[in-house]
Amino acid sequence: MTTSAPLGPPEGIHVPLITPFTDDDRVAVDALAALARSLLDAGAAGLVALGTTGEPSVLSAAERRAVVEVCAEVCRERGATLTVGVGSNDTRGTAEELRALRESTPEAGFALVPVPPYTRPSQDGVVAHFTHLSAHSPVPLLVYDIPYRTGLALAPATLRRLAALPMVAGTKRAVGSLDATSVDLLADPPPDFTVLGGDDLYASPMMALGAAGGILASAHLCTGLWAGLAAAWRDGDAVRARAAGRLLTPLAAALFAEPNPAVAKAVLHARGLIPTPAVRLPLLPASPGATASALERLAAAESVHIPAHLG
Ligand SMILES: O=C(O)C1=N[C@H](C(=O)O)C[C@H](O)C1
Repeated sequence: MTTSAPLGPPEGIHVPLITPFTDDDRVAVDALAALARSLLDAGAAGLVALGTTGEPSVLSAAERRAVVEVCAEVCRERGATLTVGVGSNDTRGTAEELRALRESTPEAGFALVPVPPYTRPSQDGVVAHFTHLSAHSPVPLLVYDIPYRTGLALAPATLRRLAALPMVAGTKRAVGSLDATSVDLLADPPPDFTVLGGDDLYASPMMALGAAGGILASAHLCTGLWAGLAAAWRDGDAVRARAAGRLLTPLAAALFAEPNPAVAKAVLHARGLIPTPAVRLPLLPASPGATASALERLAAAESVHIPAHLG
């Protein structure tokens, strides 16, 4: 079995890329590549291809391959971490996808694998799912814990059992709050297990508690400030981190006022960074009001300079 090149744990800000579309509803590959380069140049530590934000469920297999190829090429060029969203509620099928990912994309440092959605297995079933994947995956895994999409919340003890699996490198925590499980996990983090914030609204408090960074759709905008936020919490510079968090949290709220990634795409389009604001059904385009509010929040965040001496 081929394994990936050894990589440090993921930390800092990783951007789950939107998938831009052309006027005639094709994937805008050149715009995706330019956006990916600009995000890494602005300070993102890595890219996530085919995260929720990339609308993978409405892309064809060929389109998904094209997106991963673009992201892999840009990460290779820039020496950045590539994470790829993989997986479903079919355990064996997910293991096959992970093997295929290693063959097709040697650049993939991590696979972002959701808790099996829809089926609602028991906690033991979730552990059995990831035990099988850990035994068969050549790519290190990040457990994508997102109960409001999967329909299943993980107990703290389950997360700790997952953390002990050899190929499980960490988790992206997107539980819709700063909850007791996050507090438990970050108060006594399992060894060699990275916790990343996955809910934009709670990213700053998660990092304050010790999360190593985040996978955040909002970081398509103000990427440098998001990277600065993660660095400030990492360095224990709470004054600077809070100053950045006060600007970024309202921006994140505005970007998530309607189902992600509609508002982010509308804002990127308004800024001339992607050719259309289009999302594919069943998502609907962002409303003019939500777009205007997010653009206002963005302008406000961009207008503030946080002096380097703060903190
Ligand atoms: O694409 C992702 O991965 C993300 N998903 C969350 C979601 O499901 O909405 C949000 C996060 O910003 C990134």
